[in-house]
Amino acid sequence: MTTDISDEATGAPVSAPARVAVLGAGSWGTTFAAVLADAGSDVRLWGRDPVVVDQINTARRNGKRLPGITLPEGIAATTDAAHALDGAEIVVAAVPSQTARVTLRELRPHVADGAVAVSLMKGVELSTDDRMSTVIADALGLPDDRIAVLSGPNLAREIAEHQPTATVVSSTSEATAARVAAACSTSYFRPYTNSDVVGVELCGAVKNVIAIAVGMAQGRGFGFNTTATVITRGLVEITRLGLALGADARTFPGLAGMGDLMATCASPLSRNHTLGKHIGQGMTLEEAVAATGGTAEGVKSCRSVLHLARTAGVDMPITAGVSAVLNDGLPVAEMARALLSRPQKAEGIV
Ligand SMILES: NC(=O)c1ccc[n+]([C@@H]2O[C@H](COP(=O)([O-])OP(=O)(O)OC[C@H]3O[C@@H](n4cnc5c(N)ncnc54)[C@H](O)[C@@H]3O)[C@@H](O)[C@H]2O)c1
Ligand SMILES: O=P(O)(O)OC[C@H](O)CO
Repeated sequence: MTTDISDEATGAPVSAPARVAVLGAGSWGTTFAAVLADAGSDVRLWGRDPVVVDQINTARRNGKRLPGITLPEGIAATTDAAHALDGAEIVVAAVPSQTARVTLRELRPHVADGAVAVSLMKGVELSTDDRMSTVIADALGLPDDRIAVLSGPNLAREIAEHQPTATVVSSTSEATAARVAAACSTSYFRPYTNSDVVGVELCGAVKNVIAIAVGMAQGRGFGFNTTATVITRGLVEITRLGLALGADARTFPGLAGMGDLMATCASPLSRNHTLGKHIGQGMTLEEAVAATGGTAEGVKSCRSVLHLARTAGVDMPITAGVSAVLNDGLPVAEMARALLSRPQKAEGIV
């Protein structure tokens, strides 16, 4: 089955693929599989948990990650990765960032020739400081022009409920971005394309760290002024790092930048925000991780992002504060004190 959509940029027709494999049956993998199915694709969803896979196939539900949501018929879930990948023209990776390299390397022999890979993941690898598109390129042996990343204000549950939102599909190849965008375009999910892969990925990874900081502030009982301050200065940190690493300045006020930052910092559906709030209320990291459930990427990515920043000579005080609280036991009150007692400076943008 194909869907013909005219690409605005090139005028060329873009065909939604007949077959897509989604790797990872968590909140976002399952939800994005539903978006793809609603867009007309034939979707195979690979999950490790046979109970989850069986429930998706027999009851059209993923009660573990998306309770109360009915999934479309067009998703076939499987625990057999080779079956999921057989003939897939688009391979979507939706596993936790820190596990992506090992998982994808194992699956590489099953990826079809000519397939395009899409990252839904919002993290930076700890051991290498690599962004997920680099991890995919290494693990699957794909050239950059066959890799796309998708990122934006995309809280899975809202999308699973068909609440309208938009996103960015970014690739160095305009054709690849357009192809992926066509495959996931629905009446409630609107993809835009761009070519700033570095900027889009950094925005997605760092906003999780900033959302933890906002959660910490709210957990301490602070209100909207503090929230707005952390979001705004957080965007400055993201911009500073991105520009130092070659990103396009236009990405930061866009959907993958400010858009996602606002959604993640504002919503109790965000695992990063929720985890930060638990920490601000006095839980240990272990307790907060257990109480949050699901993957809060910022917990690990705060360290790799900070390492990237230090290597590039970029100042990221909020990220450093989050890392010090989570990894070095700095009390949240001390983090706030340290941020507020930094030397005075002109605002500027970076
Ligand atoms: N949930 C959202 O709203 C959302 C939105 C946008 C982006 N993301 C990003 O998508 C990625 C996945 O997040 P999620 O929300 O689906 O997480 P999740 O915690 O809900 O699910 C993760 C899935 O990965 C599987 N998994 C865990 N370890 C694995 C391993 N070693 N090998 C293979 N599979 C493994 C788990 O079984 C689970 O099915 C993250 O990078 C996240 O930042 C999430
Ligand atoms: O639940 P979080 O904190 O991983 O955030 C989900 C998405 O990234 C929001 O766009």
